[in-house]
Amino acid sequence: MSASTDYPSFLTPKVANENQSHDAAIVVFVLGGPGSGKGTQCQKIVEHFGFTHLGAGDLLQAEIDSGSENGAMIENFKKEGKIVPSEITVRLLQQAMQQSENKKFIIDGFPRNEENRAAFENIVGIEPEFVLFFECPEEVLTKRILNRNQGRVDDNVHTIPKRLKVYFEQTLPVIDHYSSKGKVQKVDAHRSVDEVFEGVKSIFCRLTK
Ligand SMILES: Nc1ncnc2c1ncn2[C@@H]1O[C@H](COP(=O)(O)OP(=O)(O)O)[C@@H](O)[C@H]1O
Ligand SMILES: Nc1ccn([C@@H]2O[C@H](COP(=O)(O)OP(=O)(O)O)[C@@H](O)[C@H]2O)c(=O)n1
Repeated sequence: MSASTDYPSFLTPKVANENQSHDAAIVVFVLGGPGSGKGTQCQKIVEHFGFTHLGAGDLLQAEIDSGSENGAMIENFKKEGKIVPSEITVRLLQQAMQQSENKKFIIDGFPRNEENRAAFENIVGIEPEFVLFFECPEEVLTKRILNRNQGRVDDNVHTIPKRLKVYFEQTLPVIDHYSSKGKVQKVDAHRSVDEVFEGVKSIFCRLTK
């Protein structure tokens, strides 16, 4: 696809390297603690702004559910709140991007550590247009996760502290990295779903219209 009129001028697609198969794709990363509302807000972004939502955790869960050879290993990482080796997650994201006819992606729950970030850069070769960051107090995250009621193997008092530790120690540095590049758009996620979306909407209207 050519870098033509499909995109607003500030979103001029980058051609990062010759392996890049999505040279016209637009990527927005969505980060925030577990339970900060990433998935909830991504659904709304899809409805309002025509992005395709790729949840890294959802893609990993689909691998577990499909009975793939990596499924049991991925499930163990999830149960312990650990981050799955990046090559697996990035390949799943890359496949989903290649299979999509859309070229606008919100990628949720990724990159969760520096290894994730480097693997995406090396394998997919796309820099995000910006990073949407949902900021939310730790005690609110815990309450929301315990109320989520989706039967997840990791939404329990054993795993939640481990996930939070990983978030503070490994994900916040990734957010700092993008912050230093002026790419982070922060939203106060400790408000109602609609109030949070008002904040999200103004960012997407400003940066993707
Ligand atoms: N702004 C909000 N206020 C209260 N509860 C919320 C809000 N956003 C999401 N939730 C609820 O909190 C839980 C976690 O939200 P979710 O979108 O799954 O978070 P994440 O994808 O970041 O883990 C869900 O049960 C969801 O319905
Ligand atoms: N980039 C990612 C995203 C999720 N995961 C795994 O999937 C789990 C759930 O992630 P998720 O994004 O679905 O959910 P939240 O923890 O954000 O609520 C994480 O705790 C990790 O075990 C991962 O290993 N790498």
